[in-house]
Amino acid sequence: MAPSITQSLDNVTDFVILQGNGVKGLSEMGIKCLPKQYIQPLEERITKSKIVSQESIPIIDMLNWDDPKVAEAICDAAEKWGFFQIVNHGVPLQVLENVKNATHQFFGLSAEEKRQYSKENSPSNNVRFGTSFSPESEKALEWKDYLSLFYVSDCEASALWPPACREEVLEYMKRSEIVIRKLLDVLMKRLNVTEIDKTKESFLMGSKRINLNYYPTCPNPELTVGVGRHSDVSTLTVLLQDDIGGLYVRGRSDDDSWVHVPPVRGSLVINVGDALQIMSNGRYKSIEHRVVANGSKNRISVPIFVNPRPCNIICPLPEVIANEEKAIYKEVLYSDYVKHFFSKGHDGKMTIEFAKI
Ligand SMILES: COc1cc(/C=C/C(=O)SCCNC(=O)CCNC(=O)[C@H](O)C(C)(C)COP(=O)(O)OP(=O)(O)OC[C@H]2O[C@@H](n3cnc4c(N)ncnc43)[C@H](O)[C@@H]2OP(=O)(O)O)ccc1O
Ligand SMILES: O=C(O)CCC(=O)C(=O)O
Ligand SMILES: [Fe+2]
Repeated sequence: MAPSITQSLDNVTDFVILQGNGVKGLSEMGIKCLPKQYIQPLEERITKSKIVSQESIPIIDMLNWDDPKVAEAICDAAEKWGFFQIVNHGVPLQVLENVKNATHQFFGLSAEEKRQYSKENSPSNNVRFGTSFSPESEKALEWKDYLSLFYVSDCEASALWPPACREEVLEYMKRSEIVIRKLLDVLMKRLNVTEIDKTKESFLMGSKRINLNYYPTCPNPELTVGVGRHSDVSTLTVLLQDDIGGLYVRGRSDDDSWVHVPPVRGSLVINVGDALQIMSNGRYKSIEHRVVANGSKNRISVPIFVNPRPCNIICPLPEVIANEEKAIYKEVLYSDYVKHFFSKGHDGKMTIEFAKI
């Protein structure tokens, strides 16, 4: 059966997407050869020579989060790296374990059960099971399945989110709220925003999307990617990863270098997204990152994307451009920005060009 499935894009799309098998289904068939649709151009593959092991993103202990040194470390990391890990952040380890187990539980469902949540069958646009990133517009597919949940209310989540994971996901979202607010408070202070009022709250954290990502074992991991080079379109992303590893962040030198984000038990990876880069007029950086495919292990990750509301018009904050600083980004409707992101394949830092003056 394998050769006929992997011969044409239509067949792969049918098996992977429409039938709900995902790349997990391909992986579990035991295929020995990567289907051609997943072969990435050479320049999009990560090779050992591009990986720098001398550098690493900061790990910040948030136990004494009101200590000015912690605030300084967070703002410095957001300016220099756009990426850091936090430990002692207050989200209980058990909540993190539960959401990882729930992710395995969801992807362990039968294809028939999962396809109820595909774009074609889902009862809502806010719940979507899919594969790759944007299969209709990508030149090569990515070796990843996902469940994407846009949070509207507990009531909607209870009615529409998959029972296999909804309680654990909701609990994780609730328990991470305090640390998200602390991070935004600290980051805003350096921008001379002393108070996050209701308007600012909407711009910074007015909507949330959580994705459950599943990267199954891949027959030829060196030929493809788990996720291609991209920056997130969020304000901040809070990412939980398991202990497999494979996330890389663009290095700080000008060449094509990449730095691994090693799994640290109990930690959360924080990264700045495009919306915060725009609102801070480029002071905080949304940095490109990518995920490799793995030849022997299944990997999961769970990002919470903290975003403006879709109806917000985002632009550099008045406090940032108060002192004659020139705005480098124009006003954009956030939902237009996100639609633009989803309308193309991953292309590194190109999305933000949409908002440049
Ligand atoms: C999937 O792999 C990924 C994902 C990411 C994500 C990184 C982020 O930073 S996500 C945070 C994005 N921000 C928000 O979701 C908040 C604002 N949301 C919105 O403005 C809207 O919900 C919307 C996303 C614009 C959708 O609005 P709606 O009016 O419902 O429009 P649609 O017609 O449903 O969608 C338009 C178009 O977008 C694509 N799409 C929608 N939702 C998703 C999704 N969850 N995942 C992937 N793609 C999605 C879809 O192609 C739609 O086009 P159609 O052809 O289906 O009509 C980072 C890295 C990854 O690998
Ligand atoms: O899986 C990961 O470690 C990162 C995934 C990611 O970058 C994303 O979903 O936006
Ligand atoms: Fe990302």
